[in-house]
Amino acid sequence: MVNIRCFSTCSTLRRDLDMIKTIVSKVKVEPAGVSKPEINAAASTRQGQSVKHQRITTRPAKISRQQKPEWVSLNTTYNNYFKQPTIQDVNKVNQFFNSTTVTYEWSTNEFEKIPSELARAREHENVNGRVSDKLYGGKTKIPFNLINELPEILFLGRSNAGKSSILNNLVTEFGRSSVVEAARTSKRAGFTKTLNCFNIGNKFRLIDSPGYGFRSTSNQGTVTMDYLENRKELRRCYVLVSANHGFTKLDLSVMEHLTSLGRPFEVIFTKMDKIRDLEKFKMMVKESGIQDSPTLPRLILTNSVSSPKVPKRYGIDHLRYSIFESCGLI
Ligand SMILES: Nc1nc2c(ncn2[C@@H]2O[C@H](COP(=O)(O)OP(=O)(O)OP(=O)(O)O)[C@@H](O)[C@H]2O)c(=O)[nH]1
Ligand SMILES: [Mg+2]
Repeated sequence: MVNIRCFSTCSTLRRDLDMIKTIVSKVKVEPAGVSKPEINAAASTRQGQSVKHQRITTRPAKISRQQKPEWVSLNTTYNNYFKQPTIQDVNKVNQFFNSTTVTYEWSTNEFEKIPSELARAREHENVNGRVSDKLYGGKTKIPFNLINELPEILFLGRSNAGKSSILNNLVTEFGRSSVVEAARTSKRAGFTKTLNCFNIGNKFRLIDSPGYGFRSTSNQGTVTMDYLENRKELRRCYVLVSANHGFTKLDLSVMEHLTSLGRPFEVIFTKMDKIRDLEKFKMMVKESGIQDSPTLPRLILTNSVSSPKVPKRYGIDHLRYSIFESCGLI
């Protein structure tokens, strides 16, 4: 019985196997679970992806958001004579700038009209027994918040060097793709025509100045020079130089003048995102002799504008720290 049953089972099995073979030979083998149209759809998606991919790879290489441009490390290399900020310092400074209030206070093309200079002149008149009714602008008293003494930082530089942009960049949170428009900027050189003052969180003031050189006027030069020579609140000047142009004769004579006035200054290279040949840039810095200058300014490299090529703004934390240090806030 056992044998018969076994035979019968074996013959059934063989028959079944033969049947399966016949079926399989007639049916085209397709991947399990994928019907034809889906395969086509998937193939066309893959095709689309590869076209897209090809298109990306043929564009100029972009720097990913994580990958820093090579020049960023020069901010450390060029300034290793100075005390490097600790992580806590950097965090403290960034926290302040990212959340601070920026208040536009005044603009002037005459040094004597700066509110606190007006107040000083009035005080002087009072001391000398002359009548003063403490008027400001002919009508009101000078508001205290415009004359309280706060340290001041001045941005100097050629027209179009990026002075107004760096001020905006400073008070813009890192993550933001567009900068805060505290100071107005323009592609047109000679845009800022007066000294403009911004109160930063009631800790210090940033002063934007009209550019020297192209499209500047002698009146604009006079107000800046008067400010440099007489302003007692001025703590530090930053001379902005477009990295792609390098130092001009005017930049060099401004720095000489600052040295002769005993005004401490640092140099900011702006528009680093425009540098194609970093070795050429380094050569320009070396040949300028700035690193051998007796005043030994810091060299801060920045880009205030982000682009697909340089998707982040760099160098600004170095500038923020330097400002805090010069105002005695750290
Ligand atoms: N690519 C690039 N462009 C920048 C950078 N900084 C400023 N710019 C551009 O340069 C132009 C001039 O910038 P401003 O900040 O107005 O320059 P400024 O020194 O204040 O110029 P004036 O007020 O005319 O003296 C604007 O079009 C800015 O967008 C930068 O780091 N990279
Ligand atoms: Mg400007």
